[in-house]
Amino acid sequence: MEVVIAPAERLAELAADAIEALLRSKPDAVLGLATGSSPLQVYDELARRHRETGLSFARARGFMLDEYVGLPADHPQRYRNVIESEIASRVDWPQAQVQGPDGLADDVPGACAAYEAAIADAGGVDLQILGNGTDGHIAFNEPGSSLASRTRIKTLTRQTRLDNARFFDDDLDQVPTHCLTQGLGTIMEARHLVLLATGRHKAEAVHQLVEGPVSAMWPATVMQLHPHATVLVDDAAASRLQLADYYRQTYAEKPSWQGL
Ligand SMILES: N[C@@H]1[C@@H](O)[C@H](O)[C@@H](COP(=O)(O)O)O[C@@H]1O
Repeated sequence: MEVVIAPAERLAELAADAIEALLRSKPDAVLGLATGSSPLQVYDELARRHRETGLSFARARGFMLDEYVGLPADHPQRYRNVIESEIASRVDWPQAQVQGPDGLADDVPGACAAYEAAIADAGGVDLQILGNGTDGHIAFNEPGSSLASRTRIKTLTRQTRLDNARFFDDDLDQVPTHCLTQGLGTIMEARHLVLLATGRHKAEAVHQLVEGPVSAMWPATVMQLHPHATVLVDDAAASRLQLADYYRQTYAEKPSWQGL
C-alpha cells in the first residue's frame, strides 16, 4: 500500500495523472467511480484536462460503487445523477457507458447479480476511485460487512446517514435507509485502488485503514490485502498515522517516472 501525504489539490492532480495515463494507454479502460465529496477535485481536474488538452472518455466504461435504494430517477442525489453532473456530462462520456446498481429494481438480488455480470463482461475495473466514510466504510460497505462480499443491498448506519444528511437539506428523514453497493470482494478485484481522504474527521478511519488490523469493523482495511492500493491523504487526514514520516520520506525519494 502506498500512502501519499500532500495538499488536497496535489492529491487530485495525482489521481487525475493516474487516470489520464490509463486512458491514454487504454482508451477503452474501465473506471470505477465514487460519489461523495472526496473525488470532486479529481473530477474537476479531469474535466479541465478534457477541455484544455482533449483527454477523452469517449471509449471508456464507468461503473459506480453504489446507489441509494428508492430515490426517484430524477432525484438530484441519486448517485447516477450525481456522477452525470460531476463528471460524465463535463467530458465526452456517452451516458450508456456509465452505469450503477439499479436502486429502483423490483428484483434486488437479480439487479445485483446483473451488475456483477456487467462489470465482469467489461473485463473488470482497471482503476477504482474510492472515498472513505468516517466509520471506515468504502462504497457503502458498513462496519461488519463481509470482507468477501459482492454487490448487495445494505442498511446504512445512522452515522453514514448523518454524514450524508448535508446532501439532503440537513434533514435526516430525507436520507434513504438502504443502498445497493459493490461488495468488498467486488472492489478488491479492481486492478488499482486509489482512495482519497481529506480532513481531520477522516484521521481515525485513515489510521485504521493503513495501520490497523484487517477487520470487518473497519471495512477499508481490506485494502491492505490488495497488491496495488494507493491512499492519498492531506495533512489533516494523515494526522493520526504512526508512520507518517516514513510515508513522506518514501514518497519524496520516489522516482518521478514511477507514477502511482
Ligand atoms: N457512499 C459514499 C462513499 O462512496 C464515500 O466514499 C463516502 C465518503 O464520503 P465523502 O467523500 O463525502 O466524505 O461516503 C459515502 O456515503
